[in-house]
Amino acid sequence: MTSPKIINNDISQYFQNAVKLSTSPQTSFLPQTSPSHFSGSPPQSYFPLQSRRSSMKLPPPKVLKPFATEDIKILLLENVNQTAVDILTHQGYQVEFHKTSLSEDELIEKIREVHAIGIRSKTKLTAKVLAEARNLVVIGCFCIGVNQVDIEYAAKHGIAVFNSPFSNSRSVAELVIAEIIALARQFTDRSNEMHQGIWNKVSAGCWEIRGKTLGIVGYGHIGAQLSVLAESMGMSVIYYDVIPIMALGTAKQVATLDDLLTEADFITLHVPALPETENLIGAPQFAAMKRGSYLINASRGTVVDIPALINAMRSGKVAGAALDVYPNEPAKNGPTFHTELNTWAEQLTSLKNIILTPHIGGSTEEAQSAIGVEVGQALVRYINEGTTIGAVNFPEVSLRSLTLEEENHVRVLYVHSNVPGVLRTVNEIFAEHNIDKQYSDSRGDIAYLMADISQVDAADIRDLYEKLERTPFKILTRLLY
Ligand SMILES: NC(=O)C1=CN([C@@H]2O[C@H](COP(=O)(O)OP(=O)(O)OC[C@H]3O[C@@H](n4cnc5c(N)ncnc54)[C@H](O)[C@@H]3O)[C@@H](O)[C@H]2O)C=CC1
Ligand SMILES: O=C(O)C(=O)COP(=O)(O)O
Repeated sequence: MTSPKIINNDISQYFQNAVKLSTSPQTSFLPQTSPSHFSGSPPQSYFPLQSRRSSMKLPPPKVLKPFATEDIKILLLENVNQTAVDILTHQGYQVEFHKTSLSEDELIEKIREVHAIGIRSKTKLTAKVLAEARNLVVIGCFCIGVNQVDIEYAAKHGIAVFNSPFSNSRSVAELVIAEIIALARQFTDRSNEMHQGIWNKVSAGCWEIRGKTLGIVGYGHIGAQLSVLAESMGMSVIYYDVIPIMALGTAKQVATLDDLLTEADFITLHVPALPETENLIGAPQFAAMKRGSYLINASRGTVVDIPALINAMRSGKVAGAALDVYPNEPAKNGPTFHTELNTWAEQLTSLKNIILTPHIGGSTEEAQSAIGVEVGQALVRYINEGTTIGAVNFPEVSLRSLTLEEENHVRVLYVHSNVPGVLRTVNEIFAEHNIDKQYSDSRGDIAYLMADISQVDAADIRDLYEKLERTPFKILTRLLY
């Protein structure tokens, strides 16, 4: 075997060259091999931050560190949970943490250098922003919704996107249950009056929820949870979804949105932000609703036409509403809701029996810490091992873990266009070495291949990388060694 000293020198030289030589923004990231790894230092020396995290309550994440993780730069925005910060810093990554989202200009400035970014629902990772991300290989959405990210653009540029598909579902469902009762009893208005010293004991227009019909639009993770909770409180549940979904309890799926609107006393929205769900509830839908019904929106702000809601509430058609999400949400806490973008904010806040919350559906300690762990670990697995299980825009591919002992061993992570001839070409490149294991899958136009190759001399790594980079179908090549 080549002496460790020579390998060190070769590798660091190679890494610098690889960065300079790359032409496409997404090819420049090739993890730098840790000199300490090749010089045979004990694994503990790869965790410079570990001792500072001695008070961490979580069990330490699995050791996944085949290269110099301290070279990895991660930008975390929107106050993602401390569990995620702990998991990522524990790996030795350089973590920059911000409590708020950033303006587009600031985001573009910061995203240029980082390998990974963690966001929540506010930060818009558009094609324009992603085009500036020279080194980005992965995006972590520390939330359910991924509508804020151009996931197609990301996939086409070799950037994997992960989210947390259900860690905050229960929190949203519980908030909605609270809102159903609050609206039926008008108790936020009564409470506000008491805060102003006004005693206003009324029963007119106040109802029990037992025996009322809840109409759920979108019977996915949240809608289905809510269905069970609402039935346990004596409500009848109907739901509308674009796909047939098995009913829980005695809930019934209805054929059309109109069927739901005409039958339900309470209507609650749990659909994703899609072109088809934009203004799903507007003037015609309010017209179809029962007089005195209630509307709850904790999905996305684009789903409800707010001026139409204001009209429906003023006319008495809608007796109450709860909104957690808005078409334009402020980037930070403070007196930021009344802006020129939210022209209707003044009218909305002056209505009676309307509950307005600042996008807190998923904001519980339980949900945030679970999301931090889930997405934090997904980022680590992807950065350190290339595993895409749970990715929302990549085929899901995984291989058994790497071990630190496997020298002369390279893990190839190769994102490519899904076209004929790729495997033949790539395996010809691998043929000079030994293919220990290999797995490949595709999703639409994108395909992803993971391969563990052994009997690769350090001097051959650059050659392997460049041959893969020169293939015409390559989107992104990463080598872990
Ligand atoms: N307020 C908050 O803090 C939170 C908001 N959300 C939002 O809630 C949404 C729903 O979350 P999940 O239940 O986890 O999603 P999900 O993906 O499990 O379920 C969504 C359901 O909506 C259905 N759907 C899609 N288009 C539809 C249409 N046009 N009409 C009727 N149904 C349609 C789908 O078939 C699916 O069954 C998320 O996409 C996110 O935007 C999620 C978590 C927290
Ligand atoms: O999970 C989601 O999709 C949410 O809407 C919650 O977003 P947040 O993490 O509170 O910005």
